[in-house]
Amino acid sequence: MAKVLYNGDIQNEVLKNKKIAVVGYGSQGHAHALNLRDSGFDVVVGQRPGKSQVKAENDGFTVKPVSEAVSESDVVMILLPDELQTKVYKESIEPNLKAGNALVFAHGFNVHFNQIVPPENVDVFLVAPKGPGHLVRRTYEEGAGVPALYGVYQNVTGNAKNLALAYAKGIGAARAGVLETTFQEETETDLFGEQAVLCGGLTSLVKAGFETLTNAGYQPEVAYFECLHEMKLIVDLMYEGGLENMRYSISDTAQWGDFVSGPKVINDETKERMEEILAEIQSGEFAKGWILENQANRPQYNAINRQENEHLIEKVGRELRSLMPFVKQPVNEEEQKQQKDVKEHVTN
Ligand SMILES: NC(=O)C1=CN([C@@H]2O[C@H](COP(=O)(O)OP(=O)(O)OC[C@H]3O[C@@H](n4cnc5c(N)ncnc54)[C@H](OP(=O)(O)O)[C@@H]3O)[C@@H](O)[C@H]2O)C=CC1
Ligand SMILES: CC[C@](O)(C(C)=O)C(=O)O
Ligand SMILES: [Mg+2]
Ligand SMILES: [Mg+2]
Repeated sequence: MAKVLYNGDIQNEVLKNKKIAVVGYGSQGHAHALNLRDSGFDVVVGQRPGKSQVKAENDGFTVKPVSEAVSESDVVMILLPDELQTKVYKESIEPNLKAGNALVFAHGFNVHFNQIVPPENVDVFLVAPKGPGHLVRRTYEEGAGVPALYGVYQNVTGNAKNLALAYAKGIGAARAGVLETTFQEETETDLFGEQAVLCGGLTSLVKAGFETLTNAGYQPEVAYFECLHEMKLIVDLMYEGGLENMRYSISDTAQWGDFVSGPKVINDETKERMEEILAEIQSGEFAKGWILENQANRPQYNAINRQENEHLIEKVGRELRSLMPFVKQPVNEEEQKQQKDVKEHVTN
């Protein structure tokens, strides 16, 4: 069994006298900055002017241009979108790093695929939460946490591992479990998980079920409740107690259907596709495609995104959710409202 570390296993004094620059105040950035500050650490946010800068200021942070935040800090956590990191790193981060600083990532993509080559005189490690940033914050506020992986790429000061663990504890990850990895393992498993299971696999499964029912003439609202809304309720039971706990709560009829029909949907052919996806990640082919797609200003990404947002399941879902006030407001609407409040506050 791998060694999983929890709060009691980790000393965080090593980070207490350091200044931490959180560069980027998006999904992960806002969560790390707020959780670290609430854990008693000294945080400055590095942000370009714009909506995230306003949000960080509204949350009470000192916000500086990335170059300034980096030059006054000891630990620099890069929480910019993966596809923008190389440019910002070259222009504003690398020139301002000092010997003995720590350069930190939440995902190994750019280091593993050689888009960022760190200088030899700094510590380099990752602390990669295994969950969306908004949940890193929400669970922290609830007294819980999202697990994280840590991995050391370069240990110049001799302190890299302790700093990584202290950082992980600071964002609340050690409440749930912190596990050692490498940049290669984190990058490849994270990309695989999001493509084949958590995001790509799940959205394709949900849409395929919805389309099968609606094409057969069933009501879209029924198909939405069956294939999307109930997914969360089923997954919650798995989160709490694994497959066994979910199967304990469902009917025996459902469990028999699970046993005999599940393997017809996800079968050996699906596993072969998964292996192909993993091989493209390992060879760097996926990374190359994503880098080129960004260099071309995302023609495919934007077209597919538009199409997906217009899918019937999304239209029906928006209407049904508007009639379920207990369903939490989506994080993007929540953030838009906060920005509006900030603007109104500034103009009044
Ligand atoms: N999203 C997640 O839950 C997870 C993400 N990660 C990793 O965390 C990292 C950050 O991802 P994520 O949180 O999704 O990123 P987001 O897209 O949510 O946020 C990016 C932030 O960077 C800011 N930004 C963009 N360009 C610049 C720039 N030129 N200068 C300064 N700030 C800029 C944006 O601000 P603006 O408003 O100005 O655009 C925004 O605040 C990535 O490495 C990702 O792989 C790891 C685990 C989970
Ligand atoms: C599952 C997607 C993810 O890897 C994450 C939230 O962990 C990401 O890159 O956003
Ligand atoms: Mg992930
Ligand atoms: Mg990811």
